[in-house]
Amino acid sequence: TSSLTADAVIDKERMDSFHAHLSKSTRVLSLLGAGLSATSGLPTFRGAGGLWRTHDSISLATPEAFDANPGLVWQFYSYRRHMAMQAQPNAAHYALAELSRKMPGFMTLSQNVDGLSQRADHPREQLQLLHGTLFEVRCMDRDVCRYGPEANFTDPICPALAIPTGADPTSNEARKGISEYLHTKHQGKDLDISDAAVPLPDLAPEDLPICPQCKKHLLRPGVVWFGESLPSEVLQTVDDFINQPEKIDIIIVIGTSAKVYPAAGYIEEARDKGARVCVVNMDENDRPSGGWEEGDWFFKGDAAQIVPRLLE
Ligand SMILES: CC(C)NC(=O)[C@H](Cc1c[nH]c2ccccc12)NC(=O)[C@H](CCCC/N=C(/NCCC(=O)O)S[C@H]1O[C@H](COP(=O)(O)OP(=O)(O)OC[C@H]2O[C@@H](n3cnc4c(N)ncnc43)[C@H](O)[C@@H]2O)[C@@H](O)[C@H]1O)NC(=O)OCc1ccccc1
Repeated sequence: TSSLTADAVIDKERMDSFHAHLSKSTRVLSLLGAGLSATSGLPTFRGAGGLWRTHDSISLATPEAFDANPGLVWQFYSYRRHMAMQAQPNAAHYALAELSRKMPGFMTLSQNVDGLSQRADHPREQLQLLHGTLFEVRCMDRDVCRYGPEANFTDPICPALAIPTGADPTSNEARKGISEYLHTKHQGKDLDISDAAVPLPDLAPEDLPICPQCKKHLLRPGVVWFGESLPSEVLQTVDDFINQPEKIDIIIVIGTSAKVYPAAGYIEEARDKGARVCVVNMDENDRPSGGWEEGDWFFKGDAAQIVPRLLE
């Protein structure tokens, strides 16, 4: 052990005490955030200062933004669908799925809409998608048409949302308005449209995905926008799990800034049911706002590295 740094020693002690508690646990919750998928190459909400191009990501994820400029919001979501489809689940996604198979009383609450937990074969009945998924669509008209949610993995979901690729700047397929520099730099590859330097066309509603049922209204991504309530069946399932008479042993909070509600509120609800809190985060300042209590664990670092060790 002499070779182990002081940190590693403490880390080992904390890991051992966590393992001891997990081995005695039967009811465990996990709350997942964008940091879980960071190592899979997906930008977090806070990453890049919370901006997509020049827009505040949170303000783009609202019904108001979609009403004001559905083209821009669809470009935002089509980009994230494209990125998520290019990405692969990482070791943490698989470790969470594995623990679910081993522990019937393990329930995962995900804020992520990237579909990576599902692609890691996380048992569906033990995975609650609090904020929906990028890979479902439904009609904007929730009163009459009510089409969806329907699974949709088409990329691009319509031709106008195709991600521009860099081309030989002298060729006529080089998209106009994109600098020779960008074409040359990204020849044959996707242009990174999260970079405001890449011009994006203004899209008219008729260029966007139209509801196949009413053939009148636009389709929208199957995510929960700010100001919208979470899916009632998901809220019910989570409440039913939390409100069972037995105590909750642990809540594992992974890669989230825990600033969005009601998701972040589940940490305190679990604590009220006797749970000890275990946080895995790259940034020690991102501890749950409910404050720190004796017996809580904090593991600083990359979720893809730490979570498999935690759940082994
Ligand atoms: C901004 C916040 C203050 N606002 C809210 O919470 C609002 C308003 C509100 C409601 N109650 C409140 C109480 C108090 C204050 C505000 C409110 N909540 C809502 O609007 C909710 C809806 C909220 C859901 C919004 N949709 C999302 N996503 C889908 C769309 C989309 O994705 O586009 S939220 C979205 O943002 C959040 C981003 O947070 P994180 O995932 O944590 O990501 P972030 O980038 O912030 O942090 C990453 C973390 O990872 C760490 N990290 C990075 N790399 C790694 C690494 N490698 N390893 C480990 N960790 C790492 C970093 O250090 C960091 O800590 C996630 O929840 C994500 O899903 N709806 C609602 O309340 O409706 C009411 C209602 C009720 C009935 C009827 C009508 C209405």
